[in-house]
Amino acid sequence: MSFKLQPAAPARPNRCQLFGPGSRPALFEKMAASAADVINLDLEDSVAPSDKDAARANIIKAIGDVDWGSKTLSVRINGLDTPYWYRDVVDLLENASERLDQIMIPKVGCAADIYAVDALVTAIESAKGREKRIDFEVIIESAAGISHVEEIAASSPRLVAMSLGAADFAASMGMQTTGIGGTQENYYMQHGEARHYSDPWHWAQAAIVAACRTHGVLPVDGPFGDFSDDEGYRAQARRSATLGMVGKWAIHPKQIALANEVFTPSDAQITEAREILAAMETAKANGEGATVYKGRLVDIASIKQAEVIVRQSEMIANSAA
Ligand SMILES: CC(=O)SCCNC(=O)CCNC(=O)[C@H](O)C(C)(C)COP(=O)(O)OP(=O)(O)OC[C@H]1O[C@@H](n2cnc3c(N)ncnc32)[C@H](O)[C@@H]1OP(=O)(O)O
Ligand SMILES: O=CC(=O)O
Ligand SMILES: [Mg+2]
Repeated sequence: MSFKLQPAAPARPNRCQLFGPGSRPALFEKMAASAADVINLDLEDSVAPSDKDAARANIIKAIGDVDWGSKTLSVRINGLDTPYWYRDVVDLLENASERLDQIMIPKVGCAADIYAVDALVTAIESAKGREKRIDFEVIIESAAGISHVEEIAASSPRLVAMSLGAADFAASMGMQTTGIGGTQENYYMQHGEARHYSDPWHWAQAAIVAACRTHGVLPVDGPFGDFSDDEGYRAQARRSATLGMVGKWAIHPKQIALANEVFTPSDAQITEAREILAAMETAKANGEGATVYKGRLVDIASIKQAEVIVRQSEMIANSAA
């Protein structure tokens, strides 16, 4: 470990972020009653330009009226390249109840984007005497965003989570696909007669995880557009979890259970992690730094790996209690 210690990311469940358009208020109670950990009410790309004002009003009313339980409640504002974003921030911060936890800033391209929103939010919080500090989450979904991902992760103490937005990311990168996440038909290696599919999102996810883990931010996988493809969603989510992401978006209620399943450590994973910790306790008592568990090496680094899983499972269990 560097002399500069790695900060812990917020200890809160973030397995599934459920999205719903602000222009469909009939969905809000259903979203609140769902098993998602985070609710994202959307003012951005699921809302037509003609509906922006109505969507804002719907969301502000629902933040106060709906019982959101213990969920993290977030609103996705419009991008800083639009004429809508400042009004989103002003209206939300001036009028929404203190139940609002977070705003999501899409299409972030550099740390200065966060600085601009932070300045506006800070001024309104102070002017209105808001007691709860609003947190930020961002979407990395452009060439600029991924190029500046580390400075973005370090940009503000308000920043708690960062998602990969596969749809806009693909568009910004000029990727030849209309798919939102998942396997891409033309992204493969040919070996003899066999095709081996590869993961075009992997490098961006890995960059996001590294930036987030350096700065104590939660890395999250974004949307998977084909909500009829459960196995495709599972496979994408499993890859994300293996890389270090803590959760994934749901753009349809069908996807909530899938995300919760993948991002909750399984009983088998927890048992194995605890057995490794026990094996290392025995090793330590014998004056050894390394030992054998089920025919494989475990050493002091294995303790930290096992603790990731145990901590995650305990945090989820405690938040459900
Ligand atoms: C690339 C990006 O930016 S992704 C993020 C932005 N996108 C979004 O927010 C889109 C969110 N999702 C949606 O708007 C919708 O789910 C759609 C348009 C994909 C599908 O909507 P529908 O055609 O109504 O879906 P469907 O008929 O399958 O819904 C089944 C049930 O789930 C409900 N439902 C649908 N979407 C949601 C949701 N997001 N949250 C909660 N409940 C929902 C429906 O009301 C319906 O309930 P019912 O059984 O009580 O009647
Ligand atoms: O906003 C999300 C995306 O995939 O684009
Ligand atoms: Mg997007």
